Amino acid sequence: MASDQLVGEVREPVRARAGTEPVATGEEPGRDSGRPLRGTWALKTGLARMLKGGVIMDVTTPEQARIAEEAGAVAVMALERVPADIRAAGGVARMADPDRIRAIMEAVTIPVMAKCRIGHFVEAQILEALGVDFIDESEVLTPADDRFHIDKHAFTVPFVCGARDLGEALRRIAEGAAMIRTKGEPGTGDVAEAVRHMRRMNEQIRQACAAGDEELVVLARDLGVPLELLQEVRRLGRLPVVNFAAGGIATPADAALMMQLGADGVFVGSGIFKSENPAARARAIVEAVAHYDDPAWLARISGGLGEAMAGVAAASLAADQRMQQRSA
Ligand SMILES: O=C(CO)[C@H](O)[C@H](O)COP(=O)(O)O
Repeated sequence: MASDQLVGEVREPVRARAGTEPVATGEEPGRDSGRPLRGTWALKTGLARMLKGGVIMDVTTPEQARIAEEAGAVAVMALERVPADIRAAGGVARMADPDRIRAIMEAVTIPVMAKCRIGHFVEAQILEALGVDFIDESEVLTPADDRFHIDKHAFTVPFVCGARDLGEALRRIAEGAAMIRTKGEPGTGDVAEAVRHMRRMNEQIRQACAAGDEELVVLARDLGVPLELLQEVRRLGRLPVVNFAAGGIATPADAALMMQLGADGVFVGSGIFKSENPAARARAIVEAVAHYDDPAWLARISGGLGEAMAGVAAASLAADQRMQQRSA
């Protein structure tokens, strides 16, 4: 596929080639051979687009995964501990035990995502071998490499990555991320950082849209991103892949806030399974994302959910406790 060819609503980035071409099967796959295409940029970004308008829930057990599916989650994220518990436990946070991930995959019919450490391409290889539907190269786990993110083009499975601003988002997309999530501050139950990141992203996208050709060259240099991707943002008026909100979403109102700020959907981890009534809260958050611009609906579904997670103000965290700063 030519690098400038349109794939749905987005162009394929120049580097989205090696490893994302159709899997070699001895004959050329595709329409003529009748064999399915796998691992193309179109499929990776298309799967992410299918999740738009939905809620992706962190789960640590098959039971939690079933609660998430019954509540209407569009996907689950399998991990060892939700971010609030990762904070509390301290130590090194790694990819979940493959047996735990397999058990979660067997428990539900919706897509299953799983996290690997930033730069830990072997954890990613293992997750791909397990057959997960998406890999999250996540700052919630302890980074394995302080310089390099994973070359995500080298994988058939699609990746989601966190970003605090347009520069981070486009660098991750250049590396092959098919989906972005604003980072927020995971495990706090405080939505303020998720808001900050979404607003910053929106502001920088508006700046790119208003820029002339020469200005865009300078903006690409300042953000440290490929000019071609920034041109794509200007053409589309948005990121070239879906952008969910994450990190600190704890109530239906938080979820609706992020949707009104322009998120394509939300990730919720600690906010559900560290609350008093996870099943009810999970259902309400799904409802809130579906009806994010209907205050009367939000008022109706926000009551009687029991205690929200206790949480901690993100602004009170010391720099070394801020997961969002673990990569750029
Ligand atoms: O990396 C993530 C999404 O993939 C986190 O699991 C997500 O940000 C959850 O954070 P929180 O526990 O604050 O909801």
